[in-house]
Amino acid sequence: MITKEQVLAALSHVEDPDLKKDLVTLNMIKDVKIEDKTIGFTLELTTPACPMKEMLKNACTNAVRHFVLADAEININITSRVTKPLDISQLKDIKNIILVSSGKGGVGKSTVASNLAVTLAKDGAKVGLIDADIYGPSVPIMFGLIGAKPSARETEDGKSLILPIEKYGIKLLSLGFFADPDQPVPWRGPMASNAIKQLFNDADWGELDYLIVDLPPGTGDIHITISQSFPIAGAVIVTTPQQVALADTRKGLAMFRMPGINIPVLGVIENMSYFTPAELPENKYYIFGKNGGKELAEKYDVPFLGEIPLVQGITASGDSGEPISMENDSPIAASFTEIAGKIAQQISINNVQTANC
Ligand SMILES: Nc1ncnc2c1ncn2[C@@H]1O[C@H](COP(=O)(O)OP(=O)(O)OP(=O)(O)O)[C@@H](O)[C@H]1O
Repeated sequence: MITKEQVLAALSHVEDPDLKKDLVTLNMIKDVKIEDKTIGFTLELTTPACPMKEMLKNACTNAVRHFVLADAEININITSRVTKPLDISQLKDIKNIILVSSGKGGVGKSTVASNLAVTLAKDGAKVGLIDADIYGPSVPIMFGLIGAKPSARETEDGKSLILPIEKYGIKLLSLGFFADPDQPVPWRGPMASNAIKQLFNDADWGELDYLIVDLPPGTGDIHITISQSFPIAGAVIVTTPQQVALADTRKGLAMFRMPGINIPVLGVIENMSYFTPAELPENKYYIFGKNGGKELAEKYDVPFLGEIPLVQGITASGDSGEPISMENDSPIAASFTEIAGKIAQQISINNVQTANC
């Protein structure tokens, strides 16, 4: 008769290539059940966006067939429990805060932040999105929520909590929900910093695996406030291939590495990398130059997370209140799936490394 110990021993030969330990030591194998030749168990990943899901599943199947029974029937149930960094202070139900930044305005930072949120939520993660762009909050437009006003609820101890607005399974708060759309520069200095802090501290976020923050472009007070007030899992930097954008991006990268800020840079995303006409889907035209983002990532020794093509549909879908990655079969959704997977993977690696320190 096959025993649970035999199955676990077999699975202890399977190593998670990112976390560099075997699945049993990592406590990722649960609920082993054996009935004759049928072996079932749960594989608990560190993120539902794990790009190595299929690879790990195949490795588990091979290990059990090799070490236990060659003709075993194997049923693997894949779940996930997102890990978090050790220091989570007051925001104890929010596991990982991800900053989306850019050195320059208009490079597609809000488009990337919104589509990453949609992609992670589609994978099954609990996701929140804060639009902290004091200059031009775009989440209300991108999610079809212009004019929306979040309501509030009282806690038992009399505190008032803002209720994020939920759309496409994502909990959203934007500075734009609290400002008059015709007011030219609504948020300045300390008022902006306080408003941002409230979006984190005084909102009823519930449990979140990932809270994505769409930062204002450049480097400024808001970046410092957020970086110093909350535990940040990491920052991603969005750039276009042009040199000007790249020069500003370098400043952004350097800021996250300053002492006193010191936030892990999860990587660089290159947006508007190339244009592919719908009628010639195999052709890629690198209008703004090629490989700029990749070279920048190499130079600063941070991961390159991927390229997003220039596509006509993005602006239309952004304006119509439905981020483009809601369309499952679009090539751009595939770019976002790959990038979101790499970000979630990078965070899991960092979290396991800090837990081991
Ligand atoms: N890959 C893309 N293909 C085509 N259009 C894009 C792409 N990415 C973004 N855009 C468009 O470029 C414009 C700027 O994008 P977005 O608002 O996301 O940039 P941003 O960096 O957040 O700007 P801001 O300076 O306002 O913070 C929008 O109209 C958006 O729809």
